[in-house]
Amino acid sequence: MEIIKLESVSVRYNGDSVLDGIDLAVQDREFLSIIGPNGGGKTTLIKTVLGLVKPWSGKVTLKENLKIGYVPQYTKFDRNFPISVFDVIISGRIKNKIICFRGYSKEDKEATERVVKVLKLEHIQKKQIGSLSGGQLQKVLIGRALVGNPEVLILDEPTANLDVENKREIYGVLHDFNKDKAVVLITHDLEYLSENSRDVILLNRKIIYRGESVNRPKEGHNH
Ligand SMILES: Nc1ncnc2c1ncn2[C@@H]1O[C@H](COP(=O)(O)OP(=O)(O)OP(=O)(O)O)[C@@H](O)[C@H]1O
Repeated sequence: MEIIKLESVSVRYNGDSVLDGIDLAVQDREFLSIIGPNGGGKTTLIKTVLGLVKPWSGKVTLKENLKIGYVPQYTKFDRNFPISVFDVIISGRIKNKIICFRGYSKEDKEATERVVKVLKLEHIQKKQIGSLSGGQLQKVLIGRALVGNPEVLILDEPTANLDVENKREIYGVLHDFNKDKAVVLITHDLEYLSENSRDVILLNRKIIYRGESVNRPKEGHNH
């Protein structure tokens, strides 16, 4: 089933064309990677899907009530804010709610504890985010996206500047999530793509190339 669909989507910033005539569909359980040069519009494309950027023309359609987990570029995340790992992750469940002085609900706490366990963050859950390594912070941001139980995870360069061990761990988490849900990943890890023969688009203002994996889930095929 199609969960995200872009039809002839064009985006301009101050009159400059950043995306031009993008046609793209993402299926449930797909693992779509987006590669391309810096400034080619990758982040703009996902921001358009998220509704953070308005297309100049064209149409974005999402499956009704689609729950998206968004993981922004962690390298741009402000670590100076004094907040603990547990609080960052739980914040993925309590958007738009006032939590001051009330404490967290039992459900929110339990969901957060589950994610902390899955991502093996127990030993750092009380730490302030300012003291984390890049790999740890990245996992925390993935946790924040996962805790709302999304149907698709959209990640913007989650492995940038990480060492091989951390990269492997993060790809492991994405693989597990992808067993029954979709992943859209902006990446520069070409070696990972070649090892895994994923669906991939090469984006430079337009979709220059689209390659499809042999493992691509078929429409209407349920597990
Ligand atoms: N809010 C904005 N206002 C004006 N121009 C912008 C804005 N955001 C991005 N741009 C410009 O749009 C172009 C595409 O940027 P975008 O961040 O989408 O590319 P990208 O492919 O994600 O690049 P990178 O790999 O460097 O993250 C760039 O030239 C960028 O400078």
